[in-house]
Amino acid sequence: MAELKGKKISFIGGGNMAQALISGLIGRGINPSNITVADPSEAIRDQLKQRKINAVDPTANTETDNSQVAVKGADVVVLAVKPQVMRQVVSDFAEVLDRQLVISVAAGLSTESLSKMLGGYKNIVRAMPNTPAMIQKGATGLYAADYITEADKTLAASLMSASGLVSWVEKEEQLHAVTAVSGSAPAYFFYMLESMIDAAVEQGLDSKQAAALAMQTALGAAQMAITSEEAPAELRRKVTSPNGTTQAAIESLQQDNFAQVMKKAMQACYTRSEEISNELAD
Ligand SMILES: NC(=O)C1=CN([C@@H]2O[C@H](COP(=O)(O)OP(=O)(O)OC[C@H]3O[C@@H](n4cnc5c(N)ncnc54)[C@H](O)[C@@H]3O)[C@@H](O)[C@H]2O)C=CC1
Ligand SMILES: O=C(O)[C@@H]1CCC=N1
Repeated sequence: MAELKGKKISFIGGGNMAQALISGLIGRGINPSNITVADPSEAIRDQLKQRKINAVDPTANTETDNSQVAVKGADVVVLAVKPQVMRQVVSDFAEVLDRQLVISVAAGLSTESLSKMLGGYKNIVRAMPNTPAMIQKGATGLYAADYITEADKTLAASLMSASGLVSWVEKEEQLHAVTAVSGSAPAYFFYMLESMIDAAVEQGLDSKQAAALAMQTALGAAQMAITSEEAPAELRRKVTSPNGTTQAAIESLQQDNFAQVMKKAMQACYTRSEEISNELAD
């Protein structure tokens, strides 16, 4: 975190992902006064201001463009708008980019396409974080082209690691797989929780009780998998008594091709990430 001390960090877009990352940074002791966010939503700016973060309106009718000002004064600029609006949002940033490290969290948008949108500016690191960053339990994949300096790579890793685990990929296209296994993946687990809670209620539990039991079990299983020397398959085996209740459940999942269902979902995620990449390429 020493690399971030005193650094000015600007977020362009202050939505779900930006706020999760900001929570991680503040949780790790970054002073909110070093963070600026540009977002056209008044509700979002109000939320941020309550947390003592500078929040500016990029669409305000002022003589100077507020986003440009936020970029100009920053050491690190995190681009956290939807990939489809990126071109329009960053259209006048080239004029004020000179030394800043740009970190883009936009799904799919390649470094090459973003660099073109930024008038050829190259000091870009791509990140694929996820929303558990909000509670510093995030997982982020990072990619930097080989011309990015070690100092900037360290700065990017430091910023993202305020929110949890970071992992570099060597090839940019591997970020599609990162999106499938961690960027989008909190939603798979939330969906699984929703389904388990609904089923437990049908089986006679109160919904609050079902939710508490299912969530604690997800937490326990994840923490066990992280801390154990044993692989998930072995941990599963240890829950599964021969001809017992777990075996019945796992066999039902296998008959329904659970592994195939998961693989297909992750492939859909990967393919959509590739499509976004192609849609935004010149
Ligand atoms: N939500 C997630 O779990 C993850 C999202 N991402 C990426 O993060 C980016 C943002 O996604 P979310 O935060 O989910 O979306 P979001 O819709 O919550 O946030 C986007 C924000 O951009 C703002 N915005 C729109 N036009 C703007 C402008 N001209 N200047 C500044 N801000 C502007 C919107 O008001 C909104 O608050 C996307 O590129 C997405 O691919 C990456 C990993 C995970
Ligand atoms: O759904 C999306 O496109 C974004 C990127 C990864 C998670 N949310």
